[in-house]
Amino acid sequence: MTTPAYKRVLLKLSGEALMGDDAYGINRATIERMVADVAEISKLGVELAIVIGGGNIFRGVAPGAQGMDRATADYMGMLATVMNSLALADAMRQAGLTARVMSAIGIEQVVEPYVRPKALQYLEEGKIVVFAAGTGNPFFTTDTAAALRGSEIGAQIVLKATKVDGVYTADPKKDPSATRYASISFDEAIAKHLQVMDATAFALCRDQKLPIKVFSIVKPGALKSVVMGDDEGTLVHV
Ligand SMILES: Nc1ncnc2c1ncn2[C@@H]1O[C@H](COP(=O)(O)OP(=O)(O)OP(=O)(O)O)[C@@H](O)[C@H]1O
Ligand SMILES: O=c1ccn([C@@H]2O[C@H](COP(=O)(O)O)[C@@H](O)[C@H]2O)c(=O)[nH]1
Repeated sequence: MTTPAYKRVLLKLSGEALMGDDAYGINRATIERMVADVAEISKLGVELAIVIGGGNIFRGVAPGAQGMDRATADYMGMLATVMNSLALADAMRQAGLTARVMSAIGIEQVVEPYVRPKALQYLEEGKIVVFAAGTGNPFFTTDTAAALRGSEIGAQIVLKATKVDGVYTADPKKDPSATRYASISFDEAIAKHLQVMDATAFALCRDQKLPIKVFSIVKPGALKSVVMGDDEGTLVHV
């Protein structure tokens, strides 16, 4: 019997990865695969909170938002994360998991509002909490929401599950000669302007001494390996 390395984690799931091979939206097989990974670690007894991005639907800084008022576009982006959160929670329900969605912006007819003590209660009860609508503020991202909520719930680590398998010297999708770090400090990641996460998220985690693990959501078994403390992805540390 193996023991997970963490009791409570904040998992940041890539919204963009939800598209799978589609051009837009939520790919059914992809979301089911993600949920199967989540179920595996939930069954290990790890308390799990999730933030999911919105890049598969809308980003305030995307070309499609050009010409729009930035704050308005960002609110649209936050609503996109609500849709992804609802889809994720529903897929988890179908897989036999109990999830609760909590929104940072008030849409009570759709999802319950984010209330920190309630979120902590759900986690203690073994429910999976999905934090929707990012931080609730424009000019931020869901990476920063993951850093913020991770800090608030006392997570031991933020797990950033994305389309690449770690932090590289440059964007590996644009520079094939880029090499992967096994680990890197927050200060170095910020100083080198590594774009895998935004600097606000890095700075908040650094100040809160909350490590981040960046790893591939596409690689089978990677999430479990990370939770078991195996050498997987890139650790970003103080
Ligand atoms: N130095 C780097 N190392 C690794 N990836 C990088 C780097 N610089 C840029 N990237 C890019 O950052 C992307 C991950 O961040 P991004 O926030 O865009 O996506 P995400 O979090 O997976 O999606 P979403 O915002 O929809 O949740 C990777 O797919 C990669 O192409
Ligand atoms: O706190 C937040 C979180 C998100 N947004 C907006 O939503 C989109 C989608 O989030 P991603 O992290 O890019 O997946 C983001 O581009 C912002 O437009 C926000 O304003 N505030």
